[in-house]
Amino acid sequence: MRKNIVAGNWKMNTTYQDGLALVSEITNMVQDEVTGPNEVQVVICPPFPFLAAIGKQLPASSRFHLGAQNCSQKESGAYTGEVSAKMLESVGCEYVILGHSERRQYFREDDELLSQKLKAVLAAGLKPIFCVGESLETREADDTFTFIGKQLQDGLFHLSNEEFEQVVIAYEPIWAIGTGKTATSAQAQEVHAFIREQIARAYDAEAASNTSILYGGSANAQNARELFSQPDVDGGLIGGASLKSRDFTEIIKSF
Ligand SMILES: O=C[C@H](O)COP(=O)(O)O
Repeated sequence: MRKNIVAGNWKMNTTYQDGLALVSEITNMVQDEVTGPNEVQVVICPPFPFLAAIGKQLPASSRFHLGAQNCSQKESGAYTGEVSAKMLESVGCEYVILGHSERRQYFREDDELLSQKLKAVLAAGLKPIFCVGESLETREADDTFTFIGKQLQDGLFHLSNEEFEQVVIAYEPIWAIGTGKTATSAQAQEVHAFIREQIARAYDAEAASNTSILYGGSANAQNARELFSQPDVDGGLIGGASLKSRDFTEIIKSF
């Protein structure tokens, strides 16, 4: 079912101690300030080594959830340095970010690998937050829709209807990530509507209307309200601003 979600992707930031302090500030502020029938789900995605401890610090409420930033496509075994979906599940993770542009770009994750990772995540009962998004070059060449359509088709739409029900999509224009250059709310809405249309074609109208589609790319306390007011924007995947408790809380309050 479609939910409003604000997910904080800490990327490779914070130490263990700083991470614990940050999550404690966030949970206190959110509990104090976000009252009433606010349906926003908050997903905290810290680095792997802090997952278990941060998971324990999340209040036992249905609002807070733990997420990982990546996971192996392999189930278990001799894969030095890898972390499996089952391991993530065993420390309390519910979500896993997959296909982030930084993974695609710096670690050469392609559609084939991402398809395997998706299967592994779903098999462990976790929910993927599957990222798509175009480069500046692609946008300037007017190829945004073709490019994103292909990312969805090749990377995601091989899933069965039942598998797809677990998926959250994040639209993250690469040119907006960490640049301070946010997509306008109209640009975000246009792509989100396109993604929803593609889901309806690949699955059906119900799947399209039930899928949460998050925006990511320099979202902050100032622009979140405008972005989240768009009919097809169901929340955000927040990088830089998720490392500041006040900013992250304000983003959560922007619904
Ligand atoms: O996963 C988060 C996105 O890459 C956005 O990062 P940012 O908010 O720092 O631009």
